[in-house]
Amino acid sequence: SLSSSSSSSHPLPPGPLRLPFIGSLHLLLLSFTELEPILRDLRAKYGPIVTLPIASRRAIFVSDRSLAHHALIQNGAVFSDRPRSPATSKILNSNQHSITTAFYGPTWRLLRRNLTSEILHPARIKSFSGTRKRVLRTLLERLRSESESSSSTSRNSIKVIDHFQYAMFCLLVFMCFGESVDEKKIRDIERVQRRYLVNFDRFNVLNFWPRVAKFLLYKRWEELLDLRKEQEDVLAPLIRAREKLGKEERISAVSYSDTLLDLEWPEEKRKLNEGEMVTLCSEFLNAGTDTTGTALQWIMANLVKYPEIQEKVVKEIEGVMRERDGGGDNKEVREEDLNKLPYLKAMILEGLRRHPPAHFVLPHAVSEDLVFKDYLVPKENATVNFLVAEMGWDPKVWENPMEFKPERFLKGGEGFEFDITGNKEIKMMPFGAGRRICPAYNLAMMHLEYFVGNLVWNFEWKAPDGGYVDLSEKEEFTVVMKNPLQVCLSPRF
Ligand code: HEM
Repeated sequence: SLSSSSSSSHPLPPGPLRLPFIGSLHLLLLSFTELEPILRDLRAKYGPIVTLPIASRRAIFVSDRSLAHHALIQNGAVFSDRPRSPATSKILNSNQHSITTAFYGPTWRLLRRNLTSEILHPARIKSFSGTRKRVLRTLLERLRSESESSSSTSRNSIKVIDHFQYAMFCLLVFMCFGESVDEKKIRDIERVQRRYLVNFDRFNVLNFWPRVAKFLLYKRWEELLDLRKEQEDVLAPLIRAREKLGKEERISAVSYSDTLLDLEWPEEKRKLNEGEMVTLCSEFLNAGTDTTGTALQWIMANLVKYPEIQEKVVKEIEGVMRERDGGGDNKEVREEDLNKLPYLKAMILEGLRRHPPAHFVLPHAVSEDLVFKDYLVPKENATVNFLVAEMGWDPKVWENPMEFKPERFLKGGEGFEFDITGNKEIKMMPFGAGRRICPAYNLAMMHLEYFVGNLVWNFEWKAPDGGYVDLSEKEEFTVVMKNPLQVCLSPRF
């Protein structure tokens, strides 16, 4: 069903020429999540692979697990490219010199291998365990003090998402620039990175009729260039500070930015320039903060909504604490304990299945025209997109898929011994699948297990009086809770 010969005689995957009520200009401005219900209808009408004309591009959407497996795993060499970036993005991604945006080729390979072999291999991940402990302590303290700062007699209900995001952000800042970055600097970095995400859609408008936009919307273009400059002003000094440290000091506690200082582009045979390093550090911070912070909020929301599940997590941790010889600090779930907590892990997987932070993987492209399931998938002006959330809710795999049930991932459940890479079969893909799979899925799982474990072990999590946990969704950079989680925390110690 896959060949690259005589592709021109095949049609594109089916789909409407136009959507009723929605012109293609409007469509380009719709975010993908707003498209989800439309795509669900189109699937019923046209099948699991459809094309939408979006401006001059054709966006192909794949909503079926086995088709995704066929594309991303069995034909991974062809389906792992990325589309050409629009003009505005090229300013922020150094002309596609970042892992997420690089074409499938030597640049991507170099950058991805650098991240996985220098920062994400198990020994290096372990070297950051002191950092995680420190960030956890700070988070617990902040939650505790905000909970206690109520003037009234009833326990104070607090909003937790900002605390979660900040904690995840600190973790990545320390991994990126070393432990010595102070709080004021972290707030500075956070402010520019946020400005970048918040304005993403506004800058996107500049990509229509770029010449016209440059003239009419020149203020906005200036704003984009100004944002880039601000980002360089904040991040570049941190990279230079690492460079000044000297090799020995850097080797004793390697950070992500250090690894960039030693890289060389394979084709041009030159080192990375400062702008390229800023782009890569920014990508590192962005890729891991909102995704993990959002997942953390969804998971904790389910633990508040279902106290019996929370109780089971606590009981499991209690068992491990009892078995620890010599006792030690019983207030902390240690990283070594995590592999003895299968229910905790199952609960996190269920959180990622039911509420994946990204409802779509990043847009893919094919590296050559090809025929896939009798349809033409073109290389030029086309993107290939995968509906992550739909796949995790497939009733053919998951019984009552909208129910939150961690037991699915335990013995006897339909997700038992689930393989996150999807190499043999894709049952869900919160991290994507194939060659472009999230390179940090192990780190992300570990962060979630460590933080969720400690958060429920240290506090009892409850909805405010008469509270109801509303699990409605809203799209930001990731798919977040429409009504951010509000909780009452009672310390368990
Ligand atoms: C719960 C947390 C996370 C989730 C759900 C998640 C999910 C994803 C998804 C869906 C993709 C797109 C895959 C594709 O396009 O096929 C991706 C790519 C990526 N993620 Fe993550 N991610 C998480 C955490 C992280 C962290 C902590 C980092 C870095 C420290 C990271 C770095 C990246 C990078 C660099 C890519 C681009 C890979 C490439 O294009 O080759 N992610 N992630």
